[in-house]
Amino acid sequence: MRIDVVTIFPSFFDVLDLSLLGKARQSGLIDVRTHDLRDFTHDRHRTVDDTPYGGGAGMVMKPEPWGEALDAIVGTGPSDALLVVPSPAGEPFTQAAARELAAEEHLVFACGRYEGIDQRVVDHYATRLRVRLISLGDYVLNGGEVAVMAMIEAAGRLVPGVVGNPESLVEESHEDGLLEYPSYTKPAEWRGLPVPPVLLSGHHGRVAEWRRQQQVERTRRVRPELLASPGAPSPGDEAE
Ligand SMILES: O=C(OCc1ccccc1)c1cn[nH]c1
Repeated sequence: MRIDVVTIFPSFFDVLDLSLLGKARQSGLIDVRTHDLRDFTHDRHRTVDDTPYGGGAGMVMKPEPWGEALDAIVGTGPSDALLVVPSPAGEPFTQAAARELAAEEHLVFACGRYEGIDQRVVDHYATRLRVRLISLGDYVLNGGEVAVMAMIEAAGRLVPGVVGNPESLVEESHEDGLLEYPSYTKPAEWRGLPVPPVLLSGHHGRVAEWRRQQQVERTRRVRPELLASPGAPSPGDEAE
């Protein structure tokens, strides 16, 4: 997988060299390249923003630098790349979306700042490649970089070979539509708190049943809407 990120803060993504994704990059599984949007400006001040048509507070990112930056990445014709634009106005980012991104060969992330990117950038590229506006949640960030970091991590760890033990990807929150069960490790008692005895029983069937029940109870308590959604697992479902 190739990932390109266009941002006015390219050094923000240096951290990717350290984390889990660092190994994936070294092994060539994931090739992450950052691009400084200001390198695609031609004025002395390397201007990337201007006042909004129609008035109002804040600034809007100019289309020209974005056009030059994105053309440098995907060319000037049709492309199989997927352009992802983090935005409060986007579709919710879910584990399902992370799986979809993980299946892509080439992801291009456009990090907006200020009030956003001139709409014509999305409109233009939508004529040449797939574009998805994705929201991390119902809150506003100062820019897309934090959202892109989250999306790269969530998708990158699903790329085969990036995570050592693929088994650990299955038993996770949201993988089966439920929140994850509580986890415990040694010691068997800590500050007067015991580990649930069933987990010490060595009875795998009972452990699996207890874990499933914990998932359903926790989901019902914290995220009841996940149980109501179509195709949601019902408490009796076998683990997928
Ligand atoms: O703020 C966000 O993206 C950064 C951004 C993009 C465009 C204009 C301003 C800020 C965001 C919130 N949830 N998901 C993404």
